[in-house]
Amino acid sequence: MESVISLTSVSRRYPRGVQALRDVSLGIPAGQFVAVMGATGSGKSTLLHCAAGLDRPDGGRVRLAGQDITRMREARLTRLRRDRAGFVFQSYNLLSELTVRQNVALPVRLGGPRARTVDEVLGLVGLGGLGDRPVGELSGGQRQRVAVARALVTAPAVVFADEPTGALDPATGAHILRLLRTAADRDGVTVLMVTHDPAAAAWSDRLVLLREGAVADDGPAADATRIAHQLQAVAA
Ligand SMILES: Nc1ncnc2c1ncn2[C@@H]1O[C@H](COP(=O)(O)OP(=O)(O)OP(=O)(O)O)[C@@H](O)[C@H]1O
Repeated sequence: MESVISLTSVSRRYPRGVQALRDVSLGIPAGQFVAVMGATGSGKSTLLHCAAGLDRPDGGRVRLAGQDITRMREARLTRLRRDRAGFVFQSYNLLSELTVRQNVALPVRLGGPRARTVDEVLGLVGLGGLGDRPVGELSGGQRQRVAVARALVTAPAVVFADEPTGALDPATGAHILRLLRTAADRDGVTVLMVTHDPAAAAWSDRLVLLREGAVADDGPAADATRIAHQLQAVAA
C-alpha cells in the first residue's frame, strides 16, 4: 500500500551550517499514528515541516497524500495542504476575537473541502455548547480542542501535530490525544506528531526517535515508561 507520507533520503541544512536532517527515510501508511521524539535540536520540527511542505529539504524527496511535493510550486502546495492536511500546533494561530464556530469554519472559507459541518466536528471534540464564544475567552485545553476541530473539518488525509499537548495538564492532554487516536482509528487519518512527552507518544502506533537529525530508532510504540527509557538511550 502506498504511504500517505513518504520521505526518501531527506536532508535539510540550515544557513550557518546546522545539519537539521540527515538522510531521513520514512514511509507512513494510511491510518497510522506516528510519534516523533528526540532531544532538543534533534530535528523533530524540521522533519514535521518538511513532511508537511512547510519547509523544503535540500536533498531527497517528499511525497504527501499521493503527490510528490519536493519541488511543487508554492500555490499548488498551499492548495494540497488546505485540501488534504490538518494542523494542530501548540500555538497554532486561532483568531481569538473570532468565535469558536468562525475559527473552525476557516479552512472551508479559504476554499477547503466542505467535508463535515462545523457542528459535527464541534460535537466530535466535545465543544458543542461553545460555538458562539470568542476563542479568546476559552481555556488552553478548550482552545486546543478548537484547533483539533479545525484540523478535522475538511476530513484531511493527514494531521500534523507539533507538541499538541505541550501546554496542557495531563488530563486535558489525554483528551486531545484521544481525539487524534480516534481520528486515526475511525477515519483512517494519518497522524504525525512531535512530542517531548513519553505519555503522549504512548498513544501512538509507532515511535520514530531522532538523534542529530538522523533516525536512531523506528518501531512500535510501547508504554510511557519504556518510551522514556528509549528516549534517554538515544539522547545519551
Ligand atoms: N530556521 C532555522 N535556521 C537555522 N537553524 C535552524 C532553524 N530551525 C531550526 N534550526 C536548527 O536545526 C536544528 C533542528 O531544529 P528543530 O527545531 O528541527 O529541532 P527539534 O528537535 O524540533 O527541537 P526542539 O525539541 O527544541 O523543538 C537545531 O540545531 C536548530 O537550532
